[in-house]
Amino acid sequence: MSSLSEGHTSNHPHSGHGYRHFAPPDFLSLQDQVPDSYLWPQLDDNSSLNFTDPKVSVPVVDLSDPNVVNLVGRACQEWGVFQITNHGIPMGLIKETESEARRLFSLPIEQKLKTLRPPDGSNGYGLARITQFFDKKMWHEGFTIIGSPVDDARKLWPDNYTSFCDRIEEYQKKMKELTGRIKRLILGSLGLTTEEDLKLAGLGPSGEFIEGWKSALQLNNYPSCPNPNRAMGLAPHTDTSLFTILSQGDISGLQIFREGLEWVTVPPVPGAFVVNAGDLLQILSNGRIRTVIHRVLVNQAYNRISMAYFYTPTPNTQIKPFSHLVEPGDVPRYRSMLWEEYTKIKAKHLHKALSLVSNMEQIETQSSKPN
Ligand SMILES: O=C(O)CCC(=O)C(=O)O
Ligand SMILES: [Fe+2]
Repeated sequence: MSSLSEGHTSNHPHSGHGYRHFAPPDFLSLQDQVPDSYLWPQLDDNSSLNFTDPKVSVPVVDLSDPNVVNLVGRACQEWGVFQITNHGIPMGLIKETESEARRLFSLPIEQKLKTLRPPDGSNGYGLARITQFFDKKMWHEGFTIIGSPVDDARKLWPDNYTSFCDRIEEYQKKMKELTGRIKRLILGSLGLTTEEDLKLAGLGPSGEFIEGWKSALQLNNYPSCPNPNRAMGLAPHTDTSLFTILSQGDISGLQIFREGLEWVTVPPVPGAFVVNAGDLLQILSNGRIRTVIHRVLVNQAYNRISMAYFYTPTPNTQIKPFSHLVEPGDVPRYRSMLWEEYTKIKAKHLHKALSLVSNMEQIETQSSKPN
């Protein structure tokens, strides 16, 4: 074990299982000195990019606006990311779910490690999945919930797991409803109406959900950091999902990469969610909507919590661009494949995944990744 930087490796139930290096460290023990393995090249000073000019800031869409379909359509095609207000999810539920997440991450490391996500597993406590692609480590710990939170919650709080589970389950239910609503708005903005296209996006002929699509709720914790100019909360990546609905609370940190502007901060708007397009939306929309490169910065004063809800098909779903968006006689920009195939390519090639499934000669996604 090399010094402080190697995460927490002793006295925990998985220390004999050979995947202890997948465990986040005890950040409390790193507060005095940030280990070199967490020091990235100096991050640029982005203060000038905290725009308030609506022409150069991430759009905020009021879901009660009568013109909402057009607003969502424009936001998707111009930015691939927008914030939503008047979405109907009670502020109380968002705050309570966030405080359950905070309670989880405040547990002693030994307790959190009882739910450590195995390398081939999907649920539980652990590092960001993109960790392996970067030389430096991230100032972040996560907790992934797919389906019921009960098994892991029991390990964390054997006598008192219901308040966590109740809140998470209610939040998942509301996120699922909101997902349906946003999906119908995006498809509407693309002019999709045929049964085949709706089905590709997981909707039945009258816009109802087709069972089988999956969701994952990812709780993220970014402890306050003594060296925020050199530490990275979450390295640049795109989400693999159709889209992601993110609650970022009151503390800024999320930035998106925009050609010509570089890194743009997504300013927290109280009670709003950030919706960002993922790789699948780029594929299905035949490149009309582009997946969004984003990263998270940390700060010295606050511990930041975010909650990301990802929405994806099941592994054996066939995916390909909507026929409506491929001009007659044109080759679709992306080839047809099983969702499972795409997720495997992404897990292996990260930033290059979209260009690897492209039918076009040109590189479809950033070949040189920004930092
Ligand atoms: O914490 C955030 O603001 C973003 C989190 C994120 O990008 C993710 O979980 O994929
Ligand atoms: Fe993300």
